Amino acid sequence: MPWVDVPDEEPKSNLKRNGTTMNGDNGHRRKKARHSYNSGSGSGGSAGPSASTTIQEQRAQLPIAQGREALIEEIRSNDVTVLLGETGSGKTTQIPQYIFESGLAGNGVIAITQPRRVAATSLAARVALEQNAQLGQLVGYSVRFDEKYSSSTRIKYMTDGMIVRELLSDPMLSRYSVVIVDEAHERTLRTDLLIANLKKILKARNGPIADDAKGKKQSHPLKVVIMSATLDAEKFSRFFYNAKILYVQGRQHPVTNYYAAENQLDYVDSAMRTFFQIHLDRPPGDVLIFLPGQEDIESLQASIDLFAKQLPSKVPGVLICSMFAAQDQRKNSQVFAPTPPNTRKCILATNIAETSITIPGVTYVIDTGKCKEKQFLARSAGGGFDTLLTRDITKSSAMQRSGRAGREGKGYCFRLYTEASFNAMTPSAEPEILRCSLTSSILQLKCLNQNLEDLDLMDSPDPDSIISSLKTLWLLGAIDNKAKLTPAGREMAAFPLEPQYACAVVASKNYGCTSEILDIVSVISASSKLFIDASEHRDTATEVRRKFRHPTGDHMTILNIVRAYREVTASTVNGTVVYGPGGSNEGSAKGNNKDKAAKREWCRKHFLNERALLEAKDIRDQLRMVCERVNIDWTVSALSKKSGENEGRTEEDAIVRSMGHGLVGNAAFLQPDGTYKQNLGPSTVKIHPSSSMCDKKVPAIIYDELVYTNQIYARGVSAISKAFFASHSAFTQRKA
Ligand SMILES: Nc1ncnc2c1ncn2[C@@H]1O[C@H](COP(=O)(O)OP(=O)(O)OP(=O)(O)O)[C@@H](O)[C@H]1O
Repeated sequence: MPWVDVPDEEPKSNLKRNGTTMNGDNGHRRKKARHSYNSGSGSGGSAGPSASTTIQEQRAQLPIAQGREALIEEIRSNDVTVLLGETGSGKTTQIPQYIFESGLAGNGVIAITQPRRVAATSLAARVALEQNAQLGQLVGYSVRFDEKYSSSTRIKYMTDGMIVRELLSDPMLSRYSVVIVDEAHERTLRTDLLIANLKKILKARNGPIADDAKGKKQSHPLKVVIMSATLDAEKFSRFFYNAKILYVQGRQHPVTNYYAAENQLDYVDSAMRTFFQIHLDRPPGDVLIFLPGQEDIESLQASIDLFAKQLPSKVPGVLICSMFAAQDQRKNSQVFAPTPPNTRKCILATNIAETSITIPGVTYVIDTGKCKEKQFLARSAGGGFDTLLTRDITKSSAMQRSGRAGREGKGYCFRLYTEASFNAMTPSAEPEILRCSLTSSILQLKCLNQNLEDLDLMDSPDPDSIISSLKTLWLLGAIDNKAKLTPAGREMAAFPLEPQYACAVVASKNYGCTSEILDIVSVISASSKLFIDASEHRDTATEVRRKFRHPTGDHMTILNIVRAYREVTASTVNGTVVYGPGGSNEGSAKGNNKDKAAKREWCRKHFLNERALLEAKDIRDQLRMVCERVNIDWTVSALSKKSGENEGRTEEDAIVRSMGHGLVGNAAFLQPDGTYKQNLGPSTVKIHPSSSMCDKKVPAIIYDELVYTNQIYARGVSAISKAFFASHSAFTQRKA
């Protein structure tokens, strides 16, 4: 493939006028590199830090290290600081340590927020190492369904969602003395909500007139540091009353960008060819390939695998790893493991590997220039939906992607698009608040007595989106006719779940089936998919899993699988499994190794992803703790005698009705022509081929989600009685 090589983007210097430049280039500032792609000249390979460089020496060599004292002084004398720096300058790992080491944080905790969980956990591990501390002690992390910190934690990496959730129990974030908002330019919904709340908290904790709930000034002030790698700094600064902008100049190692001579339409094929060009012609160094989604990752993995097997034996081997949001975190973290000798690691990732992380060994990046972006299609008539669309990336993403090379030595980035396309890219993504569902955030804000529309936000959301989300919350019974939070809404907000599933848990109290609903929503909320459905064995998989199918649909089918898995032991694996509410030996420490191996084998035989089941177990444990906090008895099961309220109702009726309360806005009714039409909304939907209901015609269905391809498909489908809707309070109120 022909390539054009172009030096990496220079940082624009106009910000230096508005702020202060911390010159930290450390003598490593990149010369204008001109490498010919074919000659391979100038390639440093996977240099990496030499074995003799200690971790403290590595810290001292980072560009940011030279500006350390000046940075601390600026942060000390300003409530809010906006820090702009190139990728790899050392912002994310070093600033929290500088603040801690300078004593600036007093006795409080330093929070560093990240948009993505994999960044939060891997950064915490790295910084713990740099502090020579055990992870979870001085340095910890907190991400949804996983946390590692203790009372001695002073530096805490966390997702922006987790700190927004903490506002519910601690609206002044009083345990934190410094909040560092990293990758602020990504403008996730949670980051925007956090920033709006930080502005309020600053007034209350630091301002001349205290306006916290009790009208008293809080005891210790808050420092806020907004960090960004792009040029949005001025917008953040203006939002915080012209906060000081600091600019950290320099990156430790140079990255050379190569552009394709023509835009590559078949980006998966081009990525494969580029990978093998690197593998055959270039010195050692791992390769990170950015693709839009899981399907492309799987297809590229299959082709690289196929060709790698045909390479002559003298060519080094290829180890393929992948990283994407729907994959189990344990599998994602395998990309960080050292590459075996005489092997080149090839990491296939979505944009979850784009910001903040360092994957040791990566020298080459291949950027397809594509990503998937969530878009909320608001339906003010009721229940909009999120859909994932493949689109071109932004300039800021392209720079972040190339920044993943050159972390430990010289790096090279191959862009599968032309330089003209790069120049024409939108500078940065549209803020999520303008394009994503607001339902969960509005619910959380209601608990804080805040209305989204009254918040001082950097960008205000579309009124249609707000109306659609308020309507959903009303349907769930989380808010009343005056948009006031109901007691049930407060209970729902306590669960780290999408509001519709939190609603199903709350509703299960009245149907005596909380134990089952927790089983089901834990699987649905796991980041890994339960079913392994690679196309080559799809038919066999459907056949062996047929026994789990429940006539009411996918939710009961999930429950059957959870129960069957729970009952598998070394002695049952080849025999008949008896379904029951148990909890006896589920992949836990209690289960002995033989049982664990039996469970693994059972999952393999049934094309089930055991990781999803193990993750679901952890999630369920957390949900049980929340149930205890809000006084919901999670031991109540539709099969046990305890469920007195459920008399006369079958198990599946109780369970599907509980789910129905959560998914009341996601319902469709059968039409005379055999299609389903949304109950609240104009669309005709089809049942997804992966659903156990796909060949059935029932009067009414509920579904977990709609996916939009060439037509609208409902996924995660159960049959429900139409009478359920006639008796549901939302519809009886409407009639009244
Ligand atoms: N897990 C790790 N293993 C090895 N080196 C690491 C690791 N994490 C960070 N580093 C080193 O520290 C450097 C700075 O990383 P840091 O994440 O602080 O940079 P940054 O300025 O925040 O850039 P970005 O926004 O791109 O993450 C990296 O370039 C790398 O050399």
